[in-house]
Amino acid sequence: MHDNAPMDNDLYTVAQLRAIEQSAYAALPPGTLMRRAGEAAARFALELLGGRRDRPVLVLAGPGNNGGDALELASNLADAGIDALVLHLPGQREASDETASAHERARDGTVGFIDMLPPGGDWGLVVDGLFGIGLTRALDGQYRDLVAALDALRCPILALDVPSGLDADTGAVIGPDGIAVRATHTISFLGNKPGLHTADGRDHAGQVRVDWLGVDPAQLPSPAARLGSAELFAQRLRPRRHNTHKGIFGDVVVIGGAHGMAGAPVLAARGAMYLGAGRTFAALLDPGPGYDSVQPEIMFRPADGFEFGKRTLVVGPGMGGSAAAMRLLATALDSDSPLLLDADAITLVGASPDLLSRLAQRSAPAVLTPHPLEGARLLGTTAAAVQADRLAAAREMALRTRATVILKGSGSVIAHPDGSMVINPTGNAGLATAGSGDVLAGMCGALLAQGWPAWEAALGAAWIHGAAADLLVAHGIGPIGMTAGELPAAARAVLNMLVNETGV
Ligand SMILES: NC(=O)C1=CN([C@@H]2O[C@H](COP(=O)(O)OP(=O)(O)OC[C@H]3O[C@@H](n4cnc5c(N)ncnc54)[C@H](OP(=O)(O)O)[C@@H]3O)[C@@H](O)[C@H]2O)[C@@H](O)CC1
Ligand SMILES: [K+]
Repeated sequence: MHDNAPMDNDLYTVAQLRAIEQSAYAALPPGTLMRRAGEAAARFALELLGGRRDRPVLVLAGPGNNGGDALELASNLADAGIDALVLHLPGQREASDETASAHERARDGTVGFIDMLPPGGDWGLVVDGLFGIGLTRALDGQYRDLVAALDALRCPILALDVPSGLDADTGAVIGPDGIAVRATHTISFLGNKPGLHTADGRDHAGQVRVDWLGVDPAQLPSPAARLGSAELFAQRLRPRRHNTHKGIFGDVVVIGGAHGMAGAPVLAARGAMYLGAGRTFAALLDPGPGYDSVQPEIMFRPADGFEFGKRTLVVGPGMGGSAAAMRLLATALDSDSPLLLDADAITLVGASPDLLSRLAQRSAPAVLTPHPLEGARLLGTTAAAVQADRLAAAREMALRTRATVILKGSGSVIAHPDGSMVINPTGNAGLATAGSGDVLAGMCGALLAQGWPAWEAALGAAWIHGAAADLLVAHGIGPIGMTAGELPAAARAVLNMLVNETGV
């Protein structure tokens, strides 16, 4: 069993990793880091092989030092009695000294070398050592063909450092029309990387293990971002006292529900209620349902003329872009209430410099929960540009709005106006369903209403929302066919579990 160390959650950019690599490299005898990388990768490979040690292992080795790591690993596997076959694709440039000696060691040992991928090979494991953090452009030619051929294989694939073809900083497959290895496992050297956990990263990296290759933790720079965990909001997880009443846990008012869109605020209100808001209101723009027959505890009111007071406001679900919607949003922005903006409210802020400046000038807590297209509207760009660098986009949104931002999508990025960033590690494809964002908005509103600061409310809501989806999948409910309406009760179970485990 491999337990993650706390520093494994620290995420470093390629520029930072190069600096870590250089200072470690200078302090050690030549070839030490690559040897350590080859040993750590071989240990992981043997674990993954388990009882299938009689099967051959295919090792793909590219032109750079990532290929050197792969050659070291192949020699180590061969020394352990494994049938290790290397497909080596050197480039035009001369290999580094370490890679050249790794090549020599493999040649001198019992590693087998092959020239092409044999059809239908029955591999115990495939190791991807084509490219690491030195990848500079999209894979083409023989590299592309090889990576495409891996998709037909049905065995574990271990990527060394980064799945080849993936940008380690952003998690985008390097394109245009790019291709990247779809690994089941990745061993990340000298620190963890943001690109393994967001955008295409989760689909391509699989399970990530970090190996520090023996570097001194005291020498590490402060990370560019962190991977989320329940520890980041554990301080807020308090068991409820017996002698309490609903007035203590705050009111959430969901403002939205234009004509024909009442479902969105209802889902948000359920999310708020199940995460413990004292009272939950649905303030609808247009005449809609008088009550929720599934959850009659939610109080329905017309938004027009409703006294928001200091209640926590969740603005945007199904709100539309009418003049009335804009007026309500302006009132909400000018209030002292904790505020969550979702969906149409974000689009409206993106279209109005006046609303944006009201948002940026607020002193009460504010959280925004854009999906990539809403984020693009806020930044005046395209969803593709947001997805090409989700961390940069989320940070820019937080800076411009002076609010905490949850940029939704695989590996949601949570950005603080001070530049701090966290990538949420929980959740699954079941969340890509209508209404799941509405539930998240309501959940975050409930945490704000209970006095959580914006940053911890955002971290907590994103983590619990994803963990709720993971819990449903563990019970066979999804990812295919998971519905947003199933999330609130699962989220409640997750929150209570966390409080029981960690609450003080
Ligand atoms: N140094 C150390 O001590 C340690 C290093 N470590 C390991 O080294 C890895 C980084 O090594 P690296 O810098 O050699 O980069 P890597 O990713 O192997 O590839 C670069 C080569 O690929 C080429 N190339 C790029 N893109 C291409 C494309 N699309 N298609 C074709 N070619 C392309 C590029 O050539 P060029 O761009 O100049 O044409 C260059 O030749 C790191 O991820 C980790 O695994 C660890 O063991 C720790 C110790
Ligand atoms: K790789």
